[in-house]
Order: sequence, then structure tokens, then C-alpha cells
Amino acid sequence: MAAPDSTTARTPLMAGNWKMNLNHVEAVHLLQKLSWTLQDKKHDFDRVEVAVLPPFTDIRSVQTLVDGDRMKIKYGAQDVSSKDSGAYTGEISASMLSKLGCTYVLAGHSERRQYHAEDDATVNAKTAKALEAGLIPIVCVGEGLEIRKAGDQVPYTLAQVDGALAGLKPDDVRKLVIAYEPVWAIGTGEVATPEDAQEVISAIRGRIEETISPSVADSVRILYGGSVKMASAGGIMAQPDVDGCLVGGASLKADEFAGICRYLDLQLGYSS
Ligand SMILES: O=C[C@H](O)COP(=O)(O)O
Repeated sequence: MAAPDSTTARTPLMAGNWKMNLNHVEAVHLLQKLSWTLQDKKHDFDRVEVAVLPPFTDIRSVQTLVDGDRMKIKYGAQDVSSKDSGAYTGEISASMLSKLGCTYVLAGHSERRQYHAEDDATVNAKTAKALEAGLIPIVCVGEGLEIRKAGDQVPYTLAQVDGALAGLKPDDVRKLVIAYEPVWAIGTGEVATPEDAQEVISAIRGRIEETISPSVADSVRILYGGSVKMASAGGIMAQPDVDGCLVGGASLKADEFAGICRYLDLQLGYSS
């Protein structure tokens, strides 16, 4: 699909998934450093949105810092329950996250699918609960190495998209974010080429156009994730259907993640 027209321009999002790293004290240090670095470089948050996704135990501290320093960095969680409340030991509800000021929440990250047996129905239920609570779900999809080797990455990923979005209202799909993360590129240093990312992401947008509407397809943001670094972000972001990155390892280093968020400035040759 072509790039969006000016009336439906999609604001790029750079989201840092900290995974199971950093206690709340370390989280505060990293966030302060990231904020100072971006402020120092006069980052325009309206042009490229920035979010961090810390572990649950850090979110209250992150909220205090973001509110206290009036940071423009947004934050969210890495998972959410598909239930509202009750006897679900260890679960965290969407309304609890919303009360903590979260903007985003991941649904169906491949590590949740792999280690916690989350299937498309569970991801769909989590996505719906997040939307009901006013959170923006970042719905993760993507194929493993065997599927990629067989050349089936597009149909496989589209089936995950269909499952995750089943039954959602068009206006809810318009609000959410999809992250295409080929599992073989996560934490491996094996970044997909910009063309690999564009191939699947444009197919996802095409599927939404077909099953929901062209206007929703034009508005929904679709990110790429998998070993993104400062050096690779610009090439990936140059693809017409890629609207941002979901960054793991590189988001744990303030300078590196700030560089990813500033891919436009770095491309234009402004100071690094
Ligand atoms: O959520 C982030 C992805 O799993 C990518 O992680 P990575 O950048 O460490 O490969």
C-alpha cells in the first residue's frame, strides 16, 4: 500500500520493550537518562512518539517520574489479563494499568505465545480488554524460522492478525497498533531486511483494507520489531508501510534507543 495521505498521516511510534530487565531503581535511572538525551537533542515528540514498556513492578515509579518531570515519553505494560478481576493469581487487569496512567500494553508478544502458550483467541481477548479500559494494545504477530524458510510468512502472519482482531469494532482497530516481529529476528542480531519488513507489513495493511476498511487500513500503525538498532532504524523506517519499531535489547541503552527515536534527524545529518 502507498504511504498515507496528509489527512491520515500516521505518527511514528518507537516503543522500548524492556522485557524482564531492570528493577524500579534501575528503571528510573534509564528513563531519566533517556529523557535528558532526547531533551538535549530537542526531540519533537509530536513528530516521533516515544514509549517505554517496563516490567509491572517498575510502572508506579515510571509514572511518578513521568508525571513529576512532565515527560512526553509514554509508558505501558508488557502484558495484560484477559479477565476483569477476581481469583486469577498473578494476573494484572487492564483497569489496573489504566489507573497507573499506562497508554500502551503489549498483547501476544512471541515470548508470551512461546512460554505461556498464548494462542490467537487469548490475544484477541486481551486486546479487547485493553481497548475497553482505554489502553492502546500493541498486538504482536510474526513467524518463526521454519515458517520463514518455507516462504509462508505472509499467510501465517495474516492468520494471526485475523485471530487477534476478530470481532473488534473498526474504530477500535483504527486505534490499536500492530507489531510485526519475525521470531527469528528477536534478540538474535538477525535483523530482517527493510524489504522483508515491508513485504509482511504491507500485506497486513492490505488484509485490514480487505476485511475492515481502506480508511482503517490507512490509519492503523504497524511497527517492525526484531534486533532494531540505531544503525538499522532509518532503513526500516524508510519503508512506506512501516510506522515505527518495537525495540527490545537496544531500548535498555539510553543513547542507542534515543538514536533510534531520532532516526529522522540522523538521516538528515543533524548532530548525533
Ligand atoms: O519486543 C521487542 C522484540 O521482541 C525485539 O527484541 P530485540 O530488539 O531484542 O530483538
